[in-house]
Amino acid sequence: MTVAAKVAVEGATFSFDKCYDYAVPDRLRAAVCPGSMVLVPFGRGNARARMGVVLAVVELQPKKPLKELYDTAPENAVLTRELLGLVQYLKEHTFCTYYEAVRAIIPYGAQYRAQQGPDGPRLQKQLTVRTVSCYRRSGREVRLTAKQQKVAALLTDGRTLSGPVLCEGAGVGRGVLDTMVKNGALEVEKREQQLEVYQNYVPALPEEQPRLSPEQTACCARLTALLREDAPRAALLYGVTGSGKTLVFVQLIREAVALGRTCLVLVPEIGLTPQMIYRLKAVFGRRVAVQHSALSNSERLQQWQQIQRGEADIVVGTRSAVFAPLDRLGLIIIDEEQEHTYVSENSPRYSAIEVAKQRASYHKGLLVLASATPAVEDYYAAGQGRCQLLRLTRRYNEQPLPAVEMVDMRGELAAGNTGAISGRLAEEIAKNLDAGEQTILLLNRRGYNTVAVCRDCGEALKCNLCSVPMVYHKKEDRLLCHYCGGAISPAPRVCPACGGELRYAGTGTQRVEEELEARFPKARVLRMDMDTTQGKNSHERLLSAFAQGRYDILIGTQMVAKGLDFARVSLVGVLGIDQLLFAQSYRAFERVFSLVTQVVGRGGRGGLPGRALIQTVDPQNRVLSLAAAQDYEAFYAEEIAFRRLHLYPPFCSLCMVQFSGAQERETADAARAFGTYLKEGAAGRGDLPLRVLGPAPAGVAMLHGRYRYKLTIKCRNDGAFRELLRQVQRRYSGSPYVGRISVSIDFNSDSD
Ligand SMILES: Nc1ncnc2c1ncn2[C@@H]1O[C@H](COP(=O)(O)OP(=O)(O)OP(=O)(O)O)[C@@H](O)[C@H]1O
Ligand SMILES: [Zn+2]
Repeated sequence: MTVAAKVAVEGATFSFDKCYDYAVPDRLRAAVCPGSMVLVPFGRGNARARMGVVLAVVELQPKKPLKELYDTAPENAVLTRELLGLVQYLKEHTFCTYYEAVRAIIPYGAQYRAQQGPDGPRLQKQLTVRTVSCYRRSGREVRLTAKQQKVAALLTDGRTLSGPVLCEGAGVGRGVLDTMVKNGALEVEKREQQLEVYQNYVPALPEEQPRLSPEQTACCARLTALLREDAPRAALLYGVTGSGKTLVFVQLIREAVALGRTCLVLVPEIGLTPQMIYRLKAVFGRRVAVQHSALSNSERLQQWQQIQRGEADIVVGTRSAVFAPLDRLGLIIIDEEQEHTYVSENSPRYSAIEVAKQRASYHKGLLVLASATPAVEDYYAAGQGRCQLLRLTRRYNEQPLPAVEMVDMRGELAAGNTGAISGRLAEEIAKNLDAGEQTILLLNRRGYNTVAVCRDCGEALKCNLCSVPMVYHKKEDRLLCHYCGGAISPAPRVCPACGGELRYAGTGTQRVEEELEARFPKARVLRMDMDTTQGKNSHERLLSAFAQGRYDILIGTQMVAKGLDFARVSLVGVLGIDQLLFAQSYRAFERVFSLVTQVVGRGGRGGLPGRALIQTVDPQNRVLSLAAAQDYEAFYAEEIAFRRLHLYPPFCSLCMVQFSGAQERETADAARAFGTYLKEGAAGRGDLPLRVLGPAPAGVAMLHGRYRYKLTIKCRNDGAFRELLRQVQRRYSGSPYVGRISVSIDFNSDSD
């Protein structure tokens, strides 16, 4: 008998993604277990060493001798049984390869790569935690020079500081420290560099515990009861904007921690992490760790290891944090649960909410979804009794929700206003400036002009790799493709197709910023969009500057619309919302409703009453009117009726199969063939109800120079359907299209 490891190897394609057997050599016997990261010989003549993950260790009688594992990573890179289970889950539900799943679960920094050692290929850590020299006074009396005295002055009260901090603080070079170590004035030791993230925080809440409102108290009591049940539980916390959901979270986390359980809190985007971290750190201090993609690799690794070692029992982060290696996970909170950012757009195309459900069920924990505008599917599930529904119907201080007014933009042009800001909105902004109150403006389009159209041929200038109009960015004087990043600089004056004159039109955030500065020269305007938040910690910097009152007006894209809590914002303006109503998605209305309700809810959260203006050319529009009334229940009732009638989730699952290739004809043919395989596979099977729509060109018909087609399948996403899909994929991999037309499967896509 041979001890063998069943290994899923990196770089496999979906159809060849299976387990390979390897013999475990004696020297690795003790270290290799299910979940181990290993290095294996792969391919003919073992041409390359590849990474893999051990799915099982077995004893078997091989027909021919097995290849041997080269190496295994140390224990702290082993996937726990639970996380290994998630690898299987992701493979089964999102149609990724094993290794893609592994990569999603273990952050880059914790992974290993192959390196040639003296006895063959070995595993090498990709990133090591850096150490840094730290100094403190020795207590010995030594005569010090003037420079040395400056150093010593920084190290009073037994303090220890790192070399770089000391040198900068005292204005001296490294040599001074070295001399002081030699002459015995200082002691030095190597320490793991503490990458303290979010250390410069100011407690946002008063020290004493806030008194919860009766509604909040009732909510906490019910959730705490669920938490204590020691069984998988799910709840939907539907609380109007500014109702104090965060305070309920804090209380619930206290309870969970007291029960010896760990907690995970997810927010939908990086911009919302600082606020959540500060609020939680104010209460729980260093027990809070962070996981999101804006951390550097070493920061991310360090935080990850802290969680793994059990030094942090509360984790805050964005989507990928759902895989944080927490043990005894008792509580998972997903804030703004309606946001589509919880769905990954690359393989594995998972939904963090679905993964959270798996984890809650594994750990017998409580999953809390929270929002002022819950996803229609989740509100429906609550109505069906599949999760508990809790409500916060009022703001905690009985402050009313903001008063909303529609501004009819059809009149503006006639009145001679060609700008993006209506006369009414300008009036209110002026009032706010006089009163020293703050304003938030939402426009969900970055750039200056959003299109360049030829006056002669009428064509909009498009990216030559993607079928989307290019956006004018004024500061750099260039046209930019927001899909592939391609640029034309300087921005052309004439149409590349016919030589006609180009007219730049459409309004993005940069243009509104300029308009505000021209109209209100004294106002301090802050713009927040993807272009101003590229730098490290930029969200945090800009938001805290706004919170401290260093700006009067915040203009931004959807990133300013939700979750933020500023006491001095009393006016909200919504610009350019009409276009979003026509987006190609069955969720378009839901999106607009949520976006508008959320941004309106940023106003009037402190003591000041809030008001909001929505600019539209269609003031009677149903969705906008309901959003203006902030009437979620009414919106939900209409939306769920629509979904039922036209068969959309939650009444079916939508599976989108995307095809992309260099030739348009061939791409469409591949999609058609796939559709045929599907229909043939399902024919005559009552257990496989499905409707195949398409093939049709994708919403963005060309991306990065590749044509895109899609099949939309209305189905029941169960084991039988997924098995059918796998069969179809196997059949496809024997077709002439394989390798030329790539296929991806997405159960969370929201276009149709
Ligand atoms: N019981 C309370 N005592 C004191 N302040 C409270 C209380 N409840 C809520 N607040 C304050 O009200 C504001 C809004 O609370 P919070 O940010 O938690 O709302 P939310 O429900 O998350 O809203 P949104 O969904 O709009 O983000 C915060 O500044 C919070 O500190
Ligand atoms: Zn492009």
